[in-house]
Amino acid sequence: MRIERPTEGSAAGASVRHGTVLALQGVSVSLGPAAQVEALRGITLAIRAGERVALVGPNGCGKSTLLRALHGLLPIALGQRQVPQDSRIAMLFQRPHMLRMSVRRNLQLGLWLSGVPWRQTDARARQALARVDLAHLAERNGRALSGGQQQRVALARAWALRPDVWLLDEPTASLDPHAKRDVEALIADFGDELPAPGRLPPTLVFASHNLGQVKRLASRVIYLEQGRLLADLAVNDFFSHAFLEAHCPQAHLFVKGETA
Ligand SMILES: Nc1ncnc2c1ncn2[C@@H]1O[C@H](COP(=O)(O)OP(=O)(O)OP(=O)(O)O)[C@@H](O)[C@H]1O
Repeated sequence: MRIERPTEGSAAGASVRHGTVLALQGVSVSLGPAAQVEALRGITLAIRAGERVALVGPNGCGKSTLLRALHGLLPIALGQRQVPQDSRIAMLFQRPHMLRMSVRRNLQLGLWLSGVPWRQTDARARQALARVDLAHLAERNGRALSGGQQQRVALARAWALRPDVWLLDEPTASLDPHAKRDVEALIADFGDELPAPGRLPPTLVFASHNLGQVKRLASRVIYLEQGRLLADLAVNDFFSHAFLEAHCPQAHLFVKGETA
């Protein structure tokens, strides 16, 4: 395992449990020009290969920040992030960014920037577009696609690199119900893919405000409030009123409010 930012007093070089694809230990992150917003406070969690983890909680609780910290996109003020040396991590956002060029070129560029030789990018881009049923739009300008189509292209762009871990920040939040269903089905499908020889099963970590989607996609739910991890439960326990009320009254109130 590669251990990033070993902190004083921690066991630098310590290995995390076998099968763990991402781990945070006591991670705090502060944001803003003067680092005045404590967006994450003392987060400790380990995500194992093949898990489907939903991040839920009220607006501003830290879901996006946690995804970015898991990806390694944020400086961690305190604590450690641990990730296997050869791990391939993809991140998707609510609104994908398409360059003003053909869909195929958008994918080719993504592959090339990730180190794939240019001569291989065309075939791989076409294969990825076929995987998301968008082969017929390969020559269309990426910016001219609908939101749902753009999100499928973004999924194809990530899939083309065969990530081990998918980090998805409200991937269906800005889509209409039809596109939402398509994109959600694709995400579930990617989570079910058989790993290539020598790789671990794919892992999904996604932020969502849609508790129906959490029920459909997740095996485990992490509940955050004001940057703190208050509950980390199997999905059935999270949606059992009695269990949740006993283990995390704050999360129970949140679920009741969202489903009222
Ligand atoms: N660049 C920034 N500068 C200062 N504060 C920030 C910045 N980005 C986020 N924050 C603050 O950090 C906290 C966590 O934000 P974050 O976007 O992670 O929450 P979230 O749970 O994803 O919210 P939402 O559900 O609304 O998408 C919030 O208080 C937010 O206002």
